[in-house]
Amino acid sequence: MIKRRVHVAAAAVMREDGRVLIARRPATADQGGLWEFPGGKLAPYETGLEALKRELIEELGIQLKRAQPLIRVHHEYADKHILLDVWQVTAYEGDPYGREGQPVRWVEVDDLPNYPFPAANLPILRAVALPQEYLITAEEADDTRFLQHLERALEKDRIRLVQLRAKELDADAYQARAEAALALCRRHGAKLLLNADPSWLERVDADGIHLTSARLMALKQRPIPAAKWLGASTHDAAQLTQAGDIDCDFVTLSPLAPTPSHPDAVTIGWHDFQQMVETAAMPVYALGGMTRHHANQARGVGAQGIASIRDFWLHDV
Ligand SMILES: Nc1nc2c([nH]c(=O)n2[C@@H]2O[C@H](COP(=O)(O)OP(=O)(O)OP(=O)(O)O)[C@@H](O)[C@H]2O)c(=O)[nH]1
Ligand SMILES: [Mg+2]
Repeated sequence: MIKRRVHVAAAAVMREDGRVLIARRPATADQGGLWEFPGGKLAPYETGLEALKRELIEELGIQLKRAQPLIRVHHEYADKHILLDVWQVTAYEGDPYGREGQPVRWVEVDDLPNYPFPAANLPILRAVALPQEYLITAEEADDTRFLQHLERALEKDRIRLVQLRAKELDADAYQARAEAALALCRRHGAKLLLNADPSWLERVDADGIHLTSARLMALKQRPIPAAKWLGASTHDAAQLTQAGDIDCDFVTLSPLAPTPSHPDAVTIGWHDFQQMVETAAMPVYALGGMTRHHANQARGVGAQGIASIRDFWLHDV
């Protein structure tokens, strides 16, 4: 049987308080009774954005004013291959309501896992809950200076996702730093992931683990519960596939571009990066030579956003 290919545009409509709008599919529809992001199939000759505009009028009675690509998800259902082309909608006119009689609800992004969605939606739920910027901490021997840098990034840059990478510290020093960093992140509503063996979550109750590519490749299954975040560093297609197989929530893919620290490294480049992201089963942060100025370009090629040490860390504090 040749499967139908279905291209769908869908919207994560975001409110200023950070809540996202979801709708329930009619009981009689395909995937009836499940929650979804409003949207629908592209009509012939429509672009994704044109379809999105039309569907938001038809289904919610709102006029789209600003949207950014969020994630593209390919999923094989038994009867069809579906491409969900998901946009983050941050400005619109009108007051959304279920124009086709469907229930709609504004929910906290961290509450999304409590709603039943179609199987294809898992990467979307992750993308909606993750920020556009991912800070990786730099090496820093001095704890006070470390915390000053982190606090600056949380306050001034409004960073909400942090990876504690401190390969220079021994276990006791790492634990002390992780506890201090966690307290600071909690005060700012940011999540802290430990770049460490997954068993570290038993010592420090951080928000999750970031796997090195070596740890990633050595695993047979997801090492931590679904309630914790699992990120991984990837550099090629095999590692991206493995990250999908062990159910990582997101990955970094690097090096995209040259960095001052590795000027001669072989880089992936934007073209190949886009191709690799298209096949990924989870949100992908662009890493390597990235600054906030690249965030829109990264979104444009399918990335969740950018990850960086340099851009968020190397300031005078
Ligand atoms: N809109 C939307 N569709 C989704 C999501 N997840 C998901 O698997 N789908 C699937 O994508 C397809 C979208 O079709 P749809 O029923 O919204 O299409 P439509 O608005 O054009 O409706 P119509 O064909 O009934 O007029 C369905 O097969 C649906 O199950 C989602 O989050 N939002
Ligand atoms: Mg629809």
